[in-house]
Amino acid sequence: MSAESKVRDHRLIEGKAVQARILAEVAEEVATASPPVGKLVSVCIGPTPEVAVYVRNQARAAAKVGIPFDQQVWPAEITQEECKKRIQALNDSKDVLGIILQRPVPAHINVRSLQSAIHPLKDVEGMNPASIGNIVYSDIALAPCTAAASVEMLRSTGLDLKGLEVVMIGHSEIVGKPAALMLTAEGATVTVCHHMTRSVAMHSRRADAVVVAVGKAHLIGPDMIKPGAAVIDIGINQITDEDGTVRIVGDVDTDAVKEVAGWITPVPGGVGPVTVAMLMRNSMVAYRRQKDAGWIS
Ligand SMILES: Nc1nc(=O)c2c([nH]1)NC[C@@H]1CN(c3ccc(C(=O)N[C@@H](CCC(=O)O)C(=O)O)cc3)C=[N+]21
Repeated sequence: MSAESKVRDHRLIEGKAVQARILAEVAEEVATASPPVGKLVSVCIGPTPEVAVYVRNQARAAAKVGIPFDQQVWPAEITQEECKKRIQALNDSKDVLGIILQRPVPAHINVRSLQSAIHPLKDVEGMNPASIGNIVYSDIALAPCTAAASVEMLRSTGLDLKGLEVVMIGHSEIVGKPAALMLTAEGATVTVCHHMTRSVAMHSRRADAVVVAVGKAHLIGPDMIKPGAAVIDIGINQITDEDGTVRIVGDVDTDAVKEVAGWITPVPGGVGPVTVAMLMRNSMVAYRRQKDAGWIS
């Protein structure tokens, strides 16, 4: 490797560094928490290869900050009723700090109903309609982790979010919509583009920052980005190269866009690790709220 290629590229926003900073803050709070924090329960329903990486990284981060982590896999044939019963038991348990219901779930399970069953004080992902509704009131302390991570990445550029022209591409309930509302709460001027937008490029070319969460490899090319803009790539796509190697890439053609953008988040190593850190931060927000509500003392 040449000396030159080892030089850090300042256009890349490294998720690991942002993650480390957040985990250090959380670890300090966990260490001094009295009473000690309960366990974070991850629930997968059936085999979910899509979330294996995520859950593994959650377990690692929890171990780093000192939050006990309980990785549960419920059977694929479990009924909606049984899921509700189990969530209820977790809500009621004093030992449980928070609950994460990993998506996707099997087709016969009503995921929205289960998300509503998670008590808002234990909803560390912020996906209960009551929790996500708070974001409309600019109460963004406990927001869906990926949306929160994208805002944190944008903030780490040092750009002033007030008045920033942001184009959000993608309007999913777990990322695009909450991220757009959070950025609005921060004072950004937000345009939301989606699959029915006539010309995404017309919007994205004017933006100071482009946030992408669509799930299409190489959707965003250099012709869609204003020189110097920040590009936050939330996509996770598995692609197979011509030589047969399987790789994970985002929604942005990173190598090409890097030449135009002022800042860009790589995939992997960008928003992903920060998403995991946000889950830990959210867990401590839930802990404080549970304490304030007199649930733990
Ligand atoms: N209820 C729910 N909430 C979610 O937020 C959610 C979900 N379900 N289901 C699955 C997707 C996917 N997702 C990831 C988050 C971080 C990494 C992550 O840490 N990525 C590293 C991994 C690198 C690697 O080890 O390969 C990176 O990008 O660098 C991956 C995937 C959250 N999701």
